[in-house]
Amino acid sequence: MDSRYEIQRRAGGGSANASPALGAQSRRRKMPPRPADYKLQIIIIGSRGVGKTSLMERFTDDTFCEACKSTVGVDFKIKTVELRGKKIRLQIWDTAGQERFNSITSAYYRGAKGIVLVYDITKQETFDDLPKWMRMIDKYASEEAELLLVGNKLDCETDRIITKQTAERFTSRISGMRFCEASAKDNFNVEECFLKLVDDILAKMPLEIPNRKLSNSILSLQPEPEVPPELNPPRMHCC
Ligand SMILES: Nc1nc2c(ncn2[C@@H]2O[C@H](COP(=O)(O)OP(=O)(O)OP(=O)(O)O)[C@@H](O)[C@H]2O)c(=O)[nH]1
Repeated sequence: MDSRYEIQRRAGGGSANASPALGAQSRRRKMPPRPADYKLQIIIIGSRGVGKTSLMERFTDDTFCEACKSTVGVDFKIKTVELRGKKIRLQIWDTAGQERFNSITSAYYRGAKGIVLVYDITKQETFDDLPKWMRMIDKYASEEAELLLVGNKLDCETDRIITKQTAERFTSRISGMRFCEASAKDNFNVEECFLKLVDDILAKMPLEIPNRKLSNSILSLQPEPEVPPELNPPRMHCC
């Protein structure tokens, strides 16, 4: 027998003489990855240019683009995280900030378990737009969705217009909304903000869900069908 053939067979682990360690290694390699315990959808909204895409890319790929193109419609990325001993597959939807895309982006609110509302701490108009985004949430999102307000571009502290206190006052008028400041550019507080939101979502979920029931929260990659606006009670309290 050709001796090269003999060596190849052994290296493949098929021979009875193959080392047990090698056999175990190849068995390990064939093990499929543990499936996610939860699959959650998170949507990022906010005015044009506040850094929605940049926050998503920093969180999912740890990258930053100085001159990104404005988002057209919606885009998404996947990231798997481990929290509370569970494996969670996040589908993160990045939406266009331009108003002309609202009819497209609004269809993605319904399935979101978490909503990240972003403004730019150096641009007053992006903060003034927040009530408009809250009306979109009230109209299209699930009442159960967790809300996170993010003041982005913290690296531009010298150009800051919106103080932390102003944003905290705004947040305190919305039940259950969290607030944080971050910089997608400097990678400051981005992961922490997203993970806190996911943790809040998990905290609200039943501790053990049978696998069959989980499929209800598994997201198809298709957008949710557009649904007629529901009359959710507004989340924003009047002062
Ligand atoms: N200095 C600074 N610039 C940022 C930061 N995040 C985003 N930018 C810049 O702001 C600009 C807009 O960023 P995008 O991430 O495209 O903003 P967007 O909200 O997705 O914009 P639309 O898709 O148009 O709605 C880009 O030039 C980014 O490089 C940040 O944390 N700091």
